[in-house]
Amino acid sequence: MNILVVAATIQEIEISIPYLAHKKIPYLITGVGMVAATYALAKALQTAKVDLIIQVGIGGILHQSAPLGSIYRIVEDHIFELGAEDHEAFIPIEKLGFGQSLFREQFVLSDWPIKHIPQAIGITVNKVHGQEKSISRLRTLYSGEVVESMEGVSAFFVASQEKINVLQFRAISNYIEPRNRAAWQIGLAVKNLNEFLQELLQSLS
Ligand SMILES: O=C(O)c1cccc(C(=O)CC[C@H]2O[C@@H](n3cnc4c(=O)[nH]cnc43)[C@H](O)[C@@H]2O)c1
Repeated sequence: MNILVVAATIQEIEISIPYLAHKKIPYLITGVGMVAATYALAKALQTAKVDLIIQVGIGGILHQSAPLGSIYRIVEDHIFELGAEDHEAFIPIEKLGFGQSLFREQFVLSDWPIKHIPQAIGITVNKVHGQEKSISRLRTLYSGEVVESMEGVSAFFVASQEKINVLQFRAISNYIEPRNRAAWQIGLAVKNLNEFLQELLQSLS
């Protein structure tokens, strides 16, 4: 199986590069944001034969029940706020009749390791939530575990277009809360993400 590991920044998977090189598993650094990620991934797939995209990265979580550093498997991801404002209301792109904002994981794995990983819904944003008003609104929109990133949906979208398997995992670096950058634990999240990634790749090879 040809696997492509995808991350937004080199810092997120740097620890695993010797492992990836040893296993001859290619990786792609897309840049931050859904536009950059979509372009980079679509371009890479023009020349590489890929059976499974594994997108990994850090992210923020809405509910503070999970400890920072936890790993989540993102089973569906939404292009957040793709649609139109209608005064106080919001009309999603689906209702406007112009497309789709929700894309899903694509892969069947019967065994460990992903069975034991908690699942979450992903939202992909252009603007990281950081003020109480918009976060309160987010809470009214989603009741379950929600993990926010700036690229997640790109891998699901490109994979759906190309009919390729895709998985996404996020290590929680921060809570979605009024901006509190000092509380982010990027180092812990990156460490846990890479341990998990290597374990996952080990189990797939
Ligand atoms: O300092 C900031 O305000 C800031 C805002 C967004 C991202 C960063 C980064 O340093 C990391 C870039 C990377 O991290 C993902 N990420 C991490 N936490 C979140 C979040 O709460 N909401 C959205 N994205 C997040 C993101 O996918 C970026 O690729 C710093």
